[in-house]
Formats: sequence, structure tokens, C-alpha cells
Amino acid sequence: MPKPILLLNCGSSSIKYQMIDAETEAVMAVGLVQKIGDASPGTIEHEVNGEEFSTEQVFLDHTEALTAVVAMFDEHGPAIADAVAVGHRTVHGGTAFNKTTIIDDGVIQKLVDLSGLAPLHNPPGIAGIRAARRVLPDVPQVAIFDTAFFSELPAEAYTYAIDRDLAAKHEIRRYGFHGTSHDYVSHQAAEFLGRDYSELKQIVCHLGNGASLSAIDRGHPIETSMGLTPLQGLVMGTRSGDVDPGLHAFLFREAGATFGEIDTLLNKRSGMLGLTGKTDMRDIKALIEAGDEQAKLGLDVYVHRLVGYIGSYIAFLGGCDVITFTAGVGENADHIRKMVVDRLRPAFGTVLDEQVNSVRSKAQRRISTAESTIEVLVIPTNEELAMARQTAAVIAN
Ligand SMILES: Nc1ncnc2c1ncn2[C@@H]1O[C@H](COP(=O)(O)OP(=O)(O)O)[C@@H](O)[C@H]1O
Ligand SMILES: CC(=O)OP(=O)(O)O
Ligand SMILES: [Mg+2]
Repeated sequence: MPKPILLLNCGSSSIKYQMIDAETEAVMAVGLVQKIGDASPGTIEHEVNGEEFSTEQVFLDHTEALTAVVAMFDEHGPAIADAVAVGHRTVHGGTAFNKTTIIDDGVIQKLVDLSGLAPLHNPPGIAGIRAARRVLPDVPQVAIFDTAFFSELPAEAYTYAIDRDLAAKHEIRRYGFHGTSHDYVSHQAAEFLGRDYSELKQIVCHLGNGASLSAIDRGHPIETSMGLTPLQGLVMGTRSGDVDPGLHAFLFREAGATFGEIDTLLNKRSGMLGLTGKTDMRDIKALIEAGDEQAKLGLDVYVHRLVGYIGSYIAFLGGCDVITFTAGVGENADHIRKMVVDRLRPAFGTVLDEQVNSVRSKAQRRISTAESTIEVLVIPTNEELAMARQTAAVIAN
């Protein structure tokens, strides 16, 4: 008896979705909506049994996009009404949620309250929940939190050096994000190596449009690069990552910017977009190949930040067994993996197998040589599969 679960991963301008049979883990449908909130037409790509369907239309918001997703299911299958549950990627769970949770009105209200901490992510997630409840009012809706995996970070890692009373009052701390991916990929890495999860010192580099790193010490996350919000840490597609915290006051005083403008600047107009004019690493690579100096500098900044974080994580872990690359950039950008592994080599003895690294593949693979002191892997993430497993586990209870 198939047990289809619908998984929704609502991002700031996109929706990734899958229907997965929880019994066999077969993918019954997979789709992607792009360019939500843009005045020019966006696309939906919907795949069922290897057959691809696509449409183009303007999606002014996530609610419109979700209506179009439901229409795709209605037209091309599988029947959305067969879903026994819906799992929702929910980015910020604050201190209220540290595990996968069945959604009710109270949960939605708490997510609304937390929206200020993840303004690009929680509102689309809530739109997804509301749309799914309308279409499937009788099946359980489940929230899977990006922050859950990191809820056990040590206090010394999650505490900001600010006034402790203020921090306590507003629950200001580092939360960490992409936890579903860090959790899934680190377990896959252990399995790939045939090693026990609880004996490995791991670093996972989740490099997508948003990007974060985690250090996992023999089964327990001890560090991650994102913070109170998904803005801290690495250079991202449109987000600055780390800047001097004094920048906000400076821009306010000297450039006459409002705090809303500063927030938009750092979240949506910085990172690779701010540095190079492009967010997509494919476009940036093409610019570099055409001799664009700003694009080259942008990529150097990206790699510099990443290498610094990895080095510090090796220190936190007291050594490292395995570094794993995942997500859109980590899985596909072999030139970036090469820059990182080569930069780490003098200090840490990582040696890249250039041949294997340069082969395009969707498979899990080792890209380091036998002489490398640290295993370097590429493991495709699969947030939707991890979400399906968690959703199935919650509804079984
Ligand atoms: N073939 C490729 N080569 C280099 N970079 C790629 C390739 N495919 C995707 N990417 C990068 O992956 C990013 C998207 O990553 P993804 O993990 O899907 O992000 P998100 O989940 O945040 O939308 C793109 O912006 C692009 O920079
Ligand atoms: C939390 C986060 O940054 O998510 P995404 O990479 O999907 O933007
Ligand atoms: Mg992502």
C-alpha cells in the first residue's frame, strides 16, 4: 500500500516539492517553481515517472505559486488527494521548537511570531502550510525545522557576547540553519565511509544559494556558521554573511539608510550578487573566464571566507576525518571545491583527486586521493527525503 507524503520546501523565491512514497521511498513527483515574487514570468517544472512538464506564468507570491503547483498535480498527477501527510520545511523554530512537530493553529501563530528572525524564509513556509491545509484539510501537516539539528549546540558556541539579560529576554542566540541537510549529509558520509557516525569528526559544507558549515564531533554538532538569522557566516548568493556589526550603525549615520534598507541590502543585494552582479556560480564562472576582475575578486572572497571557517572548525574538532561538500554549489562547482581543497592542503594535508573532482555526477563520491589526511566527499543533499522520513516517523506515533 503506497503511503504518499507531500514535501514542500518553500524558499524565498522558489518552491521545491516532492511526493515520496514513505513505504518504498520512491519519488512519485518532483518539482521546482522559480522566480516567485518577480514581475516577469516564473516557471514550474514538474516531473512524474521521468516525464517532464513545465509552465510559465507570473507568480506574485507563494500563494499564487502553490495554486499553480496544485494545478500541475491535478493535470499530470499523481493525485494530490492521495497524500497521507504533508511535510513542510520550516526554517526558524526559535527556542519554541527543537523537533519535528505536527502543525496546529498554535504552531502557525508561533511561526508567524518568529517571522522577524527569518523574514525571507518563514513567511513563504507559512504560505505553504496554509495552502496545503486548504487543499488537504484532513491530513496531518508536519513542520520540519532547519534549526532543530543545532538545538544541542554547546552554550559556548551559541552564545553571543552581548548583555546577557537582553539576550535572555529576546532569546538572542545562534540557532543555525540547514539542519535537515547537515544531519542527512553527515549520516550519509558516515555510511559512505563505512564508519560509525559516533566516531567521526566531520565538517559539512552546505553551499547553495544560502550557505552554511557545520562541525560535527562524533555525532554531535558543535559549531555552525549561521546565527540568530540565516544572514551570518559564509558569503552567499545574495547575503553578505559576516560583516563588522558596526556596519549597521555606520550605514545609518553616514549613508542615511533606514534599518529596513540595511536589512534588504545585506540579505538581498550583497554576497555574490553585490560583489559580481550575479548570484549563480555558473554565471560568475563565465564572467571570470571572460576576464572580469570583479567576478574573480568575488570568488576569491567567497573561498577565503570558506577556508577560514573550515580551518577554525578543524581546530574546534581537534582534527577532522571528513569534509563533505553538498547543495547546488557544493555538488556542482568543481572549480570551487578545487580552490578550497588546494588552499587547505599546506596546513591540513588535504589532497584533491583532480580527475574524480572534475567529473560531473549526481553520485556520492570521494574526491580526495589515498594520501589525503582528510577524506573529502561530495554527497548530494536530499532535504525532501529526510523530511519524508521525519514526517512518516511523526505521524506513526
Ligand atoms: N552546474 C553548476 N555549476 C556551478 N554552480 C551551480 C551549478 N548548478 C547550481 N549551482 C549553484 O547552486 C545554486 C543553487 O543551490 P541550491 O542548493 O539549489 O540553493 P537553494 O536551495 O538555496 O535555492 C545556484 O545559485 C548556483 O550558484
Ligand atoms: C536557511 C537558508 O539559508 O535556506 P536557503 O539556503 O534555502 O535560503
Ligand atoms: Mg536550499
